[in-house]
Amino acid sequence: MEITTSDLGLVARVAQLSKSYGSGATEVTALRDVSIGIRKGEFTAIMGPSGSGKSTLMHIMAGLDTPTSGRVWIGNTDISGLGDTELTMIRRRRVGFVFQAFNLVPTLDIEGNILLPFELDGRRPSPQERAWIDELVDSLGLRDRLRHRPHELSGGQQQRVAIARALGSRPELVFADEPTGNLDSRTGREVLSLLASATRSAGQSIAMVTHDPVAASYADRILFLADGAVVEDRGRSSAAEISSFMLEMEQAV
Ligand SMILES: Nc1ncnc2c1ncn2[C@@H]1O[C@H](COP(=O)(O)OP(=O)(O)OP(=O)(O)O)[C@@H](O)[C@H]1O
Repeated sequence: MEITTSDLGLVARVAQLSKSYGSGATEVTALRDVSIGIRKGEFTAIMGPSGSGKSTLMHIMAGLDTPTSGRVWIGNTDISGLGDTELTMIRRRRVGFVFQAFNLVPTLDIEGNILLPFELDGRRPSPQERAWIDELVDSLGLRDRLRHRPHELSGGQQQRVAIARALGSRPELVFADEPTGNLDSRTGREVLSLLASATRSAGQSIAMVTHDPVAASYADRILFLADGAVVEDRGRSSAAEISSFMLEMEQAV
């Protein structure tokens, strides 16, 4: 009998994953033979120099890009062989996203954007989900912006809407690409605390790409990529420890 992803305490995993773009002289290898799992209820930071493969890894784990070789599971489902319709369904039900380009719908107001995952799933939030969304709206300072359109908000506010939308339906797994990149440091810290508490109180798993050692210090686990491979997998660390490891890595290149 095959051991499943959940038997391993994981919500997603990749095995012997490789990804190349282009071919011949222009071929770029973005990932080489990566095998990792995202643990249930953990806040994982993915770090590494520019071009090391962080976004590619996140996109493939989220089913937004396909691997050149290797296997990918979301929950116990091997998504490597799924068609578009099945993949969309799995993403919609189980995964949330916070991207740098916020992907908000310009014609919907902020509340409509936050509730979009429910709309797409053809249902309304339960009373418990409503209470959680209210908590998110308040802690992200969006209460007086619910009737506004995205273009009426600052970049940082739009980022917070994207975060509320990603966490609102409490998906098992949330992927975040530099979620604090556009925020001032106070709001950034609030968002990171919110992400960390979503893993503790709601048992959600979060995988966050970041360049910022302070942001990564909120994570339970930090994966470092270099040249398409995982070169370090460490537990909770201080911003100073993370910075000094990043420096060592740069000097080793
Ligand atoms: N669509 C694409 N076509 C060709 N090459 C690509 C494509 N996407 C990524 N790459 C290449 O794959 C490598 C890994 O890119 P990726 O975006 O995953 O890195 P990253 O670690 O997220 O970088 P950054 O920190 O700068 O965002 C890079 O060399 C990049 O140029």
